[in-house]
Amino acid sequence: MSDVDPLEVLAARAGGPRSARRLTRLLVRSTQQVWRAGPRVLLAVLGLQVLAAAALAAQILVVERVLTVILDVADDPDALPRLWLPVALLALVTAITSLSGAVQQNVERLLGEKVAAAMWRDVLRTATGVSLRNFEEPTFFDRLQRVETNALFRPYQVTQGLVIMLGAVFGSLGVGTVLVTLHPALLPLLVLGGAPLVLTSRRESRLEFDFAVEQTPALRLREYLIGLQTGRDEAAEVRAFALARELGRRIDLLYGTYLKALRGHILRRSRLSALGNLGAAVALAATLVVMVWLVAEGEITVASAGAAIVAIRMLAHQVQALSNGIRLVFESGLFLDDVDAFLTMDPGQGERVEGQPDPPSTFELLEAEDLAFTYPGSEAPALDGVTVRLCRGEVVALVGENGSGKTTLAKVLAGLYQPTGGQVLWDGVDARQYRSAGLRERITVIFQDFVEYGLSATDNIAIGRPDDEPDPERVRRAAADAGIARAIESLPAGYDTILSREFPGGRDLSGGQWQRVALARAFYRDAPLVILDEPTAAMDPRAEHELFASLRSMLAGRSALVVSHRFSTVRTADHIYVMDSGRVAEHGTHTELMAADGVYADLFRLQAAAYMPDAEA
Ligand SMILES: Nc1ncnc2c1ncn2[C@@H]1O[C@H](COP(=O)(O)OP(=O)(O)OP(=O)(O)O)[C@@H](O)[C@H]1O
Repeated sequence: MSDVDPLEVLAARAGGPRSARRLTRLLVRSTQQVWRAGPRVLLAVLGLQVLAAAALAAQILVVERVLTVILDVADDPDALPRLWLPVALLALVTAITSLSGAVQQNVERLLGEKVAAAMWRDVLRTATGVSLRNFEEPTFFDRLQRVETNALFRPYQVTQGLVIMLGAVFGSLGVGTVLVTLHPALLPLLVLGGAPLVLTSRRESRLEFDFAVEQTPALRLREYLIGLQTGRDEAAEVRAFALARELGRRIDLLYGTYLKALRGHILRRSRLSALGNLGAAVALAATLVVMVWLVAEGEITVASAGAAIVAIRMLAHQVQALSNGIRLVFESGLFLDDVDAFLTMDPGQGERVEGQPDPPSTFELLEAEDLAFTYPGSEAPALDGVTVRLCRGEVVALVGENGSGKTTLAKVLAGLYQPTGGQVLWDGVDARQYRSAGLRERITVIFQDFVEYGLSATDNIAIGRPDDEPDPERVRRAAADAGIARAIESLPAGYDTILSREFPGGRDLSGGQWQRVALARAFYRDAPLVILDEPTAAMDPRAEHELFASLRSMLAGRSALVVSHRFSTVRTADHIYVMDSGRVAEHGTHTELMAADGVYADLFRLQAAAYMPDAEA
C-alpha cells in the first residue's frame, strides 16, 4: 500500500469541474446498490413520491377552486352548497399528502435497514479478506473506522437524496405548471430564487466531508480510550493501576479539541446555509411584490393570487427539498468513494489468485529459504536471511530473546505475511504457487494472544474447522489430548457452557485452561503443520511437562514448530533454531548446541541456574 491515503486524493478531486458527471455516476451506482438490497421497497418509495407530488399540484388547483367559491359566497350566500365539494376535495388531497409522507418514512426505514445489512456483508467480507499487512497501517484503521460508521447508511442516504430530488422535481413540475397557468411571469422568479440554496448546499457537503476526514484519527483514539475503560479484558488492570482518572483526562482533552473544531465547523456551515436561505427569501419577497402588482393591474384574480401564494410556499419548499437532496447526494457521495476505495482494496500479495492449485494434503519437507520480512512503516527487517527446515513428524523449536523475530517467522511460515525476500518451499515447490487459502488449511497456528471466543466450549474447539459441522466425538478427543476435557465436563452445561461471563450462564476459565482450549482447537483442525507460539506460557510446570512429554504422540505424525522461551521444554525437540535480531544465530539438537557452547548454551545455563543455583548444566 502506498503512504498516500487514496481518500485524500478523492477528497481533492471531489471539488473538480466534473461534478455533474460525478453526480450522475453516484446516483446510478447507489441506486443499483439500493435496488439490489430491496427492489420492491425502492419502487414503493418512488411510487409514494410521485403520489405526493401529484397530490401537491392538485392541492393548489383545489385551493383556487375553494377561494373562487368563497368569493362567490361573499357576493351570493346561496352559492354556499357549491363549497362542499372543493372543501372535501381539499381535505382528501391534504390527507393523501400527509399519509404518503408518513408511510414513506416507515418504508424508507425498512429500506435503510436492508441496505445496511447488504453493506455490512460487503464490508466484513473485505475486512476479513485483506492481507494481515493492512492491519499494521494506521490509514487502514482510519478508513475502516469511517467505513464502519458510514457504510451502513450512506448508500441509502444517496438514494434518499435521489428520492427527495425526484420528489422535489415532480413536485416542482406540478406546482410550476399550475403556477404558469396562473401567470407565466411568476415562474422564472421562483427558479432564480432556488439557485442560491443549490449553490451553497454543494459547498456545505464539502465542508462536512473534510471535517469527517480531519476528525477520524482523533475519533479513533477517543473510541480506543473509551474501550479501555469499558472493556472486560482491561477492567482489572484499569483498576489495579487506577487508570480511570488519567484515561478520563485524555478523553476530556480529545473531546474538548473535537468540540472546539465542531463549533467552528457548525459556524461555517450555518453561515453558508444562512447565505443561501437569505438569497432565497429575497427572491421570494420579489415574487410576492410582482404578484401584488399583477393583482393591482388586473392580470390575475384575487382567488388566483391566493392560490399562487400557496403555490409559491409549496414551490419554495420543493426547491429547499431539492437543494437538500443534492446536498445529501454530494455529501454521502464523498463518503461512498471512501467505502468504495475500501471495498475494492487489493486483498494483498498472493491472495485470491484464480486457478492456483491447493498444496498436497501433507508434506515431507518444509523449507524456509533466506526469508526476509520488514513490517510496513519499519526501517529494520524483522527477519533477515532466515533459513529453517522441518521434516514430516518432527518437532522443531524456535528460541531467542524478545523481539528476535520468532512470532514473525511463525506468521510468515503460516502464510499470514508474504515474505519481502526469500521463499517458503513445500516439498521443493514455492508456496506462492499454491492457493493461499488452501495453504492456510494445511496449517494450524495458535498465537500467543489467541482469541478467547465468547462461545460454547464445543464452538471454541470446533471453530478450528469452521467449514465443517462440529463433531462432538472429535471435540472430546481434542479436549482430552489438550488436557482440558475434565475441566470442561465439570462446567454447568459441560461442552455447551459459554466460556464468557459476559453472557448468561457463561463461565470463565483460567489462563492455563484457556491455553489448553486453544491447543484443543489446534488438534481439532488436524493440519499437517502445527505452529504453537508459546503454547505453555500460562500453564503450570506439571501441565507444561505433560504437554511436551505427550506432544509427539498427540501430533501423530504431524509436524510442529514450537516457539518457546523455556529451554527445559525445547530440549526434546528434534531441532532447535536460535533466533537473534531477525537472524538464525545457530541451530542443531540440544546436545549439539550445548557442545557448541554458543548463545543457546549460555541462555540454557542461565535458566537452569535460576532454578538450581548450584547445578552444573
Ligand atoms: N506489527 C509490527 N509492526 C512493526 N514491527 C513489529 C511488529 N511486530 C513485531 N515487530 C518487530 O519485529 C521484531 C520481531 O518481533 P517478533 O514479535 O517476531 O519477536 P519475538 O521473537 O516473537 O518476540 P517475543 O519473544 O517478545 O514474542 C521486533 O523488533 C518487533 O519490534
